[in-house]
Amino acid sequence: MNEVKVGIIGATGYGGLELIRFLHNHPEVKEIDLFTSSEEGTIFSSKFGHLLSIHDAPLNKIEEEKLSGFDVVFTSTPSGVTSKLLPPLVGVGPKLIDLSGDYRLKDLASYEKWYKKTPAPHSIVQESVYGLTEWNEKNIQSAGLIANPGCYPTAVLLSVLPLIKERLIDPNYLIIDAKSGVSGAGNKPSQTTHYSEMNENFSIYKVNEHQHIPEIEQAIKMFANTETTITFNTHLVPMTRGILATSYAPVLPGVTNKQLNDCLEETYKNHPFVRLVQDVSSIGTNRVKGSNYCDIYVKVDERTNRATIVGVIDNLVKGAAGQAIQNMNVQFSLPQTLGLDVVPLFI
Ligand SMILES: NC(=O)C1=CN([C@@H]2O[C@H](COP(=O)(O)OP(=O)(O)OC[C@H]3O[C@@H](n4cnc5c(N)ncnc54)[C@H](OP(=O)(O)O)[C@@H]3O)[C@@H](O)[C@H]2O)C=CC1
Ligand SMILES: CC(=O)N[C@@H](CCC(=O)OP(=O)(O)O)C(=O)O
Repeated sequence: MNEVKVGIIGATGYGGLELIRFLHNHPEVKEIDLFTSSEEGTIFSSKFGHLLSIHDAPLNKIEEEKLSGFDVVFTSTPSGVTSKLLPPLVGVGPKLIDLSGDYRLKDLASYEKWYKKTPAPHSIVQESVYGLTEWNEKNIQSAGLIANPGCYPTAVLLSVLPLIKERLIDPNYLIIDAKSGVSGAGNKPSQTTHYSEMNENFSIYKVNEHQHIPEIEQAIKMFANTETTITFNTHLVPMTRGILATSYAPVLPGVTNKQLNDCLEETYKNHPFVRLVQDVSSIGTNRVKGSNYCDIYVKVDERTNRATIVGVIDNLVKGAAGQAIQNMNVQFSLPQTLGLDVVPLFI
């Protein structure tokens, strides 16, 4: 086929750069055009030298008429941008895949509360499809607008959803302790991500106020049919990429370690990007770095009757651009692994 024409808005950001890296190797993509809100005309490879002779075209101004001619448009912009940018493009041609949080929360009041921004139009938010690929493939196939999941929710949901859905753990006491590399905060410099303040430091942030809390709760309701309120906290680790999310929950009476592992194995046996790890020394951010894998490890503490459940991803790949391309593959009825079949960068 080799005919998908792709537009990327937010190409100069970290998520955008990862989209370019994978889409350039995608056998069905024939054209990639990049859009900017601030650097129209800049030759892309003069700004990003690693793309010299790979992407030498200039950045384009964001214009509705130009965008409507693409087969798919990815938006990788800060929250609060696509709520205004995308409505005119809905239903006019391109499939839309939004990497920001603007279309994930179905409850607009919740978006307003957690993001402190004006929500996107109600009807479009209701129409959008949550792009957690392994759990929503059927709806993604026919979606016009995909709300790509947040990075933390991807690591958390893939690891806990099967166990909640099969009633093996008690979601009422779910506590999630998550850590991320600094690229999760995007390319805009800030005090917290400044090298001299972030390096040799390990910090907690947005305590009990992280915008991914309602997203995780909504997805547990959507896919495991369970209402719950979670405790979820996030930490910044002085490394560039990677998320490791550790969840703790009581196992229900009589449930064994083997049952938890069997459940995960059974759920993901036909999903190439989710790997169940048996040996704890084999799970870590450098086992998935640069790849679209989500690695999962689970172990019951027989002393406390609680399960420790670990999910690991590269925040920029399975947590953003990789999952977005996986969703594009599903929308175009292509194999999910197309363009994404890379070996992690272990060292
Ligand atoms: N980093 C991560 O690990 C993850 C990020 N996300 C989400 O994905 C989105 C992108 O993240 P990330 O790439 O890290 O962010 P960055 O800050 O690195 O990049 C965002 C890009 O958006 C563009 N932009 C900024 N303002 C506007 C605007 N008003 N209109 C159009 N474009 C604009 C900018 O490009 P230009 O100036 O050229 O227009 C900028 O380079 C965010 O919503 C983020 O929360 C989701 C999962 C993981
Ligand atoms: C390390 C770091 O700062 N990570 C960011 C992830 C941002 C993100 O992905 O935000 P949305 O998905 O909600 O758009 C954070 O914790 O806010």
